[in-house]
Amino acid sequence: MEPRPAAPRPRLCDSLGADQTPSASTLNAARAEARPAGRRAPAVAAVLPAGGSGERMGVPTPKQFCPVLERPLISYTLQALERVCWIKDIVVAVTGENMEAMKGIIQKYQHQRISLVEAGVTRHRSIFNGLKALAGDQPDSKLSKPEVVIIHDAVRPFVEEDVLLKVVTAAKEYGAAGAIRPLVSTVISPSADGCLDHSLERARHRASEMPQAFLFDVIYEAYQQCSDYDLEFGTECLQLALKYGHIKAKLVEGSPDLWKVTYKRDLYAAESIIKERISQHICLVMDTKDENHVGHRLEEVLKDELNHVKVTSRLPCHTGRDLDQIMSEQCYSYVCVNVMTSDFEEIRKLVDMLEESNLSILYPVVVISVYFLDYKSVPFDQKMENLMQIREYAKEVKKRNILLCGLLIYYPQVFYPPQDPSCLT
Ligand SMILES: Nc1ccn([C@@H]2O[C@H](COP(=O)(O)OP(=O)(O)OP(=O)(O)O)[C@@H](O)[C@H]2O)c(=O)n1
Ligand SMILES: O=P(O)(O)OC[C@@H](O)[C@@H](O)[C@@H](O)CO
Repeated sequence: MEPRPAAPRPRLCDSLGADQTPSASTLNAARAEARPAGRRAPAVAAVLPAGGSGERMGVPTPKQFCPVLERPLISYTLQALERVCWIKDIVVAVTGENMEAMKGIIQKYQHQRISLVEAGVTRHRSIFNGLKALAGDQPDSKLSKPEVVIIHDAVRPFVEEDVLLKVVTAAKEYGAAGAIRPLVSTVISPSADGCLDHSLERARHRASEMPQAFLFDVIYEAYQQCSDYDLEFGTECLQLALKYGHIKAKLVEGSPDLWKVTYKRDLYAAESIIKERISQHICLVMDTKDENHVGHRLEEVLKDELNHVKVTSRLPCHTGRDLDQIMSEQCYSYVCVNVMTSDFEEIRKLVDMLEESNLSILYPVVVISVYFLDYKSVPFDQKMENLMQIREYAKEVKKRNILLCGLLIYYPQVFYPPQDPSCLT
């Protein structure tokens, strides 16, 4: 099949380097350009092979279900695809024995647009089963055939909308497209006796990654023609499109984060990346509107010390609007600075609103409650008794993925209101 007549190529491919995260306006412009005037956007679906056993991970649990920050790895990949509003269906291939576990994950993390199919004994067979579900071949299937289908490994959680848009746009034009990355190690070809036969020039070769995208008919027909050998031993969908559909896939430079979780070290790396991403914003919540509140000093110190982190502050959270705004910013780290109140009613209000926002369903939310107590005006034992209650409360809210801890700063009256934020850091 000849590539379709070149539609106007969206600027996204020209204006963004592989490692840049596009602004919403860039993505919107590319979305608009990928949809030539008067033409409807292509119906796009995704197939996620998730039926492997993860032998190289070396643990009993298949790696797609291994926990990262107490949440299964596959849930992060589903979340990444769900963030893309123009992917209408996400078909996940899992083994029969993991089907119930997968349904539980979908329910617990409130994943949407997910359909499950039985995995095959190889990755290609799992993908083929996903395509069959989309083809409408199955009588009870509620899925409609898409124009373009994305294929993405369930163990590649760090996929962003820009590369998905790039491969889909390219697949519409060329019939197939796939993300690639520079090789880290040189590829060599060993001889039969285990010695070097030759090596490939690294600069002229690339690693094939995911996501990949195809005109649905191209890849579905390729799978239907596949030999058993291909289905059993093949690892490259682009090759199937070439071999059976004579389609030379467009290769799209992907970002460094497209790697596949394969070994245990990859899980540690994934956890570090996720922790780094959710700690990019700290919100200080203060218990009074006093402009001299020590929380403002702390805000200045944090902004100086953590210049890569967004630090915001909010007035007392009795105004729901304030917290609604915080929730919309997807902030997962809160420091509540209490100089007047010593019970933790304010903390309860914040925790209740965090819960209502469902923020802690996907990621752990950290709340540090800082108390300043003037030891001349308050008998230590009386106040400590109050504050010790925070321990019990912390145990209770941890079940809801909210990590609460208290920091007590016992100071003499002379500092009040404590002006020296260094006592907070
Ligand atoms: N029969 C299979 C084998 C693999 N996969 C999926 O294909 C993706 C990439 O495959 P790979 O990294 O090889 O996963 P595993 O086969 O599980 O890993 P291993 O080879 O270490 O066992 C994974 O999401 C995996 O779950 C699949 O859907 N069905
Ligand atoms: O071979 P594995 O099953 O480990 O992983 C599949 C990979 O080969 C595949 O995801 C990319 O290389 C792109 O095709």
